Amino acid sequence: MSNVPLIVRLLASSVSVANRAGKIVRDVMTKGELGIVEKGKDDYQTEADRSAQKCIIASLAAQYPKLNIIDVLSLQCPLNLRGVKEEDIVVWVDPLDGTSEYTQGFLEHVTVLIGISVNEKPVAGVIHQPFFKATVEDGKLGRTIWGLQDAGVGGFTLAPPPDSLVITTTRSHSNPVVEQALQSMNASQIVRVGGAGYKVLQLLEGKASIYLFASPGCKKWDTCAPEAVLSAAGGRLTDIIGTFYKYGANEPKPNKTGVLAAVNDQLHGYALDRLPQELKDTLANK
Ligand SMILES: Nc1ncnc2c1ncn2[C@@H]1O[C@H](COP(=O)(O)O)[C@@H](O)[C@H]1OP(=O)(O)O
Ligand SMILES: [Mg+2]
Repeated sequence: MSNVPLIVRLLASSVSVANRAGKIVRDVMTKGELGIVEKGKDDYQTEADRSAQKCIIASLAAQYPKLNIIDVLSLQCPLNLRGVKEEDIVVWVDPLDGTSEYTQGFLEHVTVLIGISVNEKPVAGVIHQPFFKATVEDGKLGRTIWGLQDAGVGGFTLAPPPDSLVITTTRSHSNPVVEQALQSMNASQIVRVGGAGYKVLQLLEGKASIYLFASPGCKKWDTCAPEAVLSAAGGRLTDIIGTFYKYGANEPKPNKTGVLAAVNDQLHGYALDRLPQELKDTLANK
């Protein structure tokens, strides 16, 4: 065990604890007492957020459980990450991404996000969907997707992007600038779903090729795990100016300059070129 690099052990623990947090998220929904608290405008927190959060934090701070570790341990850890020490790692946790959708019953949009960053870059991540249904017959709920830099992704089947330009964006946090940015893309379809995790899943599963949100509102914990998984699959997540967010412990939490993600660098470049400069300036100067 001890010769397995820390990053891989931590990713394995995250897979396991994300599964447990997902069960908590489902159980709160079954009980029906969501305990909704409004933190700010359009910004809610439920009992599920709080309990899942406690579970993840307590567990990551404790011993690593053995069962799920075995699943991911065969991964080849990239050379540059083999010697990483605990104090070099920042873990960004979103116990429940897509809280608006959770309260409104769009349960498949809900994810549990654990992102692992080293030297300010997301290098590994877990996206767990507590309410994912594989098939109608199969009663099992939930699935866990993971990614590790230079090693790949797992827990789902990666699919090529759609033939025409499909953009995914917010369902519950739009505004005129967000819409103006979408208009500039000349997309054939716009898919409005909740959560940064679920939107990146749209990209990974071939349902959309670009994720665009030209607004502040997302935080580092919304994008760290999705960025890690997307980049392990060959994609790219930046702000709308094309700059990577930094995930060091002292970085500001808000992603002030929005989100632009794509399944590959070419599509990311396309979107970056099409976005009007004045719009980029608007966000950058806020
Ligand atoms: N205006 C906002 N206020 C609070 N959270 C926001 C806002 N915009 C985005 N977010 C967070 O970013 C995620 C992605 O945004 P969206 O679903 O609108 O595309 C949301 O799930 C939400 O995280 P959370 O649900 O964890 O509070
Ligand atoms: Mg979130």
